[in-house]
Amino acid sequence: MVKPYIPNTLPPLSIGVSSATENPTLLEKASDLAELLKIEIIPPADLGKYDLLLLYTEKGLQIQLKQDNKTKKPATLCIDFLSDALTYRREHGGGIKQSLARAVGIKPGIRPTVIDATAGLGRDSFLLASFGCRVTMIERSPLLAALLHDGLERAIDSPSLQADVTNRLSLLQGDAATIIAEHQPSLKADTIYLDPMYPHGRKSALNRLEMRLIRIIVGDDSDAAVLLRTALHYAQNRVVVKRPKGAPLLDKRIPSHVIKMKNSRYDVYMT
Ligand SMILES: C[S@@+](CC[C@H](N)C(=O)[O-])C[C@H]1O[C@@H](n2cnc3c(N)ncnc32)[C@H](O)[C@@H]1O
Repeated sequence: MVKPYIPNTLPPLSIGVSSATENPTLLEKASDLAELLKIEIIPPADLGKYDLLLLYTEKGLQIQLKQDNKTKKPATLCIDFLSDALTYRREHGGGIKQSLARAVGIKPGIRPTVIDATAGLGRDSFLLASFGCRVTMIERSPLLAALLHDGLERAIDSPSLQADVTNRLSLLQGDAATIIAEHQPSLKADTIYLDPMYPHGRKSALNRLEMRLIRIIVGDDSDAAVLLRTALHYAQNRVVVKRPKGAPLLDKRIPSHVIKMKNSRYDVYMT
């Protein structure tokens, strides 16, 4: 379920929504999304006039940027939980021994409930759900929340994925600190997971087209320390913060332990 649009979180670009085909179902979805986000629904002839498009295609909802600053070419973002990369990570990434699973507290026979307070493209949430965790995804960008909603719908319809994985995922749109605080005591989780954007754009991350696009859409997440403090207050067992290698701590509090990876680390705060 996607919560109503929050007006101040759309990027300052001309944004429209349309369908890339005459398929009536996709046209209806485009019109519903335009109404939800309070943005224009665009006739196909006018697509070129917009900086950023939300386009319903036969392959799902895509965000299209007219021109990526680095490549000077159009750029596209969509969510595919059944992509080869995610399937590989799910099936061959080390299972519950991989760093993400250990960081959130997965152990043989133990599957913590998780709030992913910075859902983004939902990859971490999806992996955790495929390990058996119940995950509430929260994403404040209405554009990314729309992509997540669409990606989930397609995953639910897919015969190649066990239904219990998608059944364990739910989605809320809005600011996670506000949603978590306002939904007490019903929205509880053993683990609150944070993977905010890193403000001082690391070169390696910005080199990735996907990260440049996300940054254009969501900005810098410069309020991440506030989210950490809220998470520490409400998590039943721990808060996990993903940080780039060498990045300073998100706030003054020292993590209980740290799980290091090649280019990043998980700061784990037991509560
Ligand atoms: C780096 S991305 C997360 C990527 C994600 N872990 C994945 O696996 O795809 C960070 C996301 O967190 C979202 N975000 C940051 N602060 C938030 C907050 N307070 N509430 C909800 N979403 C937030 C941003 O909009 C952005 O989409």
